[in-house]
Amino acid sequence: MDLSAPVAGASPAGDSPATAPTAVPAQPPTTAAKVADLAAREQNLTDAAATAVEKQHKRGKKSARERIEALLDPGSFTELDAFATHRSSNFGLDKKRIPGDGVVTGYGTVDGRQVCIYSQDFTVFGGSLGEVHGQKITKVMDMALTTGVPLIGISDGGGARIQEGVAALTQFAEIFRRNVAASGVIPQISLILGPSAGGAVYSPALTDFIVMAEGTSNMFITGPDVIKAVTGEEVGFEELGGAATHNQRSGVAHYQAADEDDAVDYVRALLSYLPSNNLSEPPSWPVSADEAEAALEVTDADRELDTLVPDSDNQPYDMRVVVEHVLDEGELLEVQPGYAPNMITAFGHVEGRPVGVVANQPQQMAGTLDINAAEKAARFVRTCDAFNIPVLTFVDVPGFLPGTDQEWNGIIRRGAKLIYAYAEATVPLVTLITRKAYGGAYIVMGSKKLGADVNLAWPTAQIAVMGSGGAVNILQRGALKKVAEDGGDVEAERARLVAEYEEALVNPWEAAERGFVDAVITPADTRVQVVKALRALRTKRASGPAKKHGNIPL
Ligand SMILES: CC(=O)SCCNC(=O)CCNC(=O)[C@H](O)C(C)(C)COP(=O)(O)OP(=O)(O)OC[C@H]1O[C@@H](n2cnc3c(N)ncnc32)[C@H](O)[C@@H]1OP(=O)(O)O
Repeated sequence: MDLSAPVAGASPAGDSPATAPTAVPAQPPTTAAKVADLAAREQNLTDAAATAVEKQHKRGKKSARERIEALLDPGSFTELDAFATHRSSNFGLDKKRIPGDGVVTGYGTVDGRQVCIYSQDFTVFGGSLGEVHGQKITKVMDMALTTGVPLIGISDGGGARIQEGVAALTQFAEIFRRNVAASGVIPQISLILGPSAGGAVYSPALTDFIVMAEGTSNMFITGPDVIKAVTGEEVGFEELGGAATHNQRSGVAHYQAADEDDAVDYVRALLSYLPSNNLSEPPSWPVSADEAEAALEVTDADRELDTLVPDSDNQPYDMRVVVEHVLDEGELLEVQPGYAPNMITAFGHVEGRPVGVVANQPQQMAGTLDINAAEKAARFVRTCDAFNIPVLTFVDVPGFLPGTDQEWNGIIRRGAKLIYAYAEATVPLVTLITRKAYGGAYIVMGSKKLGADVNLAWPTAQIAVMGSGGAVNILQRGALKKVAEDGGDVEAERARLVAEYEEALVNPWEAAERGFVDAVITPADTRVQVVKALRALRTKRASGPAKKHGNIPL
């Protein structure tokens, strides 16, 4: 066997092998020679092929290893299967056996916490997934699942390796099966930093979070050429499946990073809110006795909330301000900020412990609930519930968005997901109604009887079946008609009836009398009440009836 090359037929391409392999002594006869042989083989692996890395840089991308280095703590990465290579001889592949087979896999730490990771190498067969490439990924997935640590997958590849046929395709099935087994057990985060085409998109789609970088990431089932051939439609890669498309239009992705560094920062931030697995608690920082005492005092900043809600019902305000007043340091990490902005979903901390925030945003579409907002919030609530993160819900919702577009696109089926998510959640749920909470939207947004543990309302809350205008039109149609027929002042009568309805029903008091809100609080008290509620709920235990699994409307 000729050992002058690290692997028979190895190609100099790729992030793994060296452009000029270091000479390896032939047939090492002694222990010393064998150790030297190993060193030489390792040298060949780590000497990244300068031209290949340069190629990635020219595309505005980092190499597979550079990405791992950027994400993990310095020096923490341990590589697995660095010598693995494919066994195929189709279409001359036997002449190109590249150590690593186009994916770097292994484990390391992020902020000192263990994670498993894989990173596709576009410079080797376009990062395409062959049999061995897939086996490397499933091995590291198995390790993540059995050790209970987050899995981070970095995609940069052309999907199934065409030359390897069904042997490549089945590896995707192996990966998907593991994505599903790991779902709700360990956090799974996908970083798309190049193409992710065809069936390859479905592994990221099965994970908890997808992060894409502007300009270099693409996700699509069928590419522009196939679309043009089949439908005649002309569309570019970026418009079809770029970061903006999937963060603002399709809702497939959760963060649109400006570049790779921004994407990596977001993933590290996400991990800081998530536990290693479903049986452990998310990371938190200790709060001293003095800080705990101070947390119960209303501050000047808290009092700013007393004047936030405008006197006019139709005037919007920024719900983010309320959220920021409740969270530690006013800091939140938004998830899907570019999609369905009428709903805010975010992570933050209260007393050093992670919480998930779901909030209507009156500044966008008056905070109405539509299909996209409902699905965005439902997914987020389920993510929090899977990973033991309490959910804080902030409600100012005039109702579901009316219209044939919504009805025909299935708002009944898709809005039901949010009900399902809240009703099955067993983590602490705290809900605050700041203003409107009308009809079905009131019920859906973490209402008491849907399962929320603590429900608070500001005195400005309006909890009713519908707003006063609509209610008077329906209830008093006959009375108003009669006034008109009698030649009376219809508008004056309407105003009187509206005032009567508002006095009777458009307030928090009906709900408070029946215990559907636990307390009506001054806005300034909000943070203190949330702190107290979350402290009280730390020991919450809840479980539903035994079942194989539920049947969430999909
Ligand atoms: C289950 C499934 O995954 S089905 C999906 C199957 N995959 C696909 O349909 C995608 C096929 N690939 C492509 O469309 C394009 O290569 C893209 C969009 C991914 C990237 O395009 P570009 O940036 O222009 O790169 P380019 O096409 O030159 O590919 C780079 C190299 O990777 C190779 N490559 C890309 N995709 C694959 C693949 N699926 N299998 C084998 N090799 C591939 C290319 O042949 C090329 O090799 P070369 O450098 O030796 O010429």
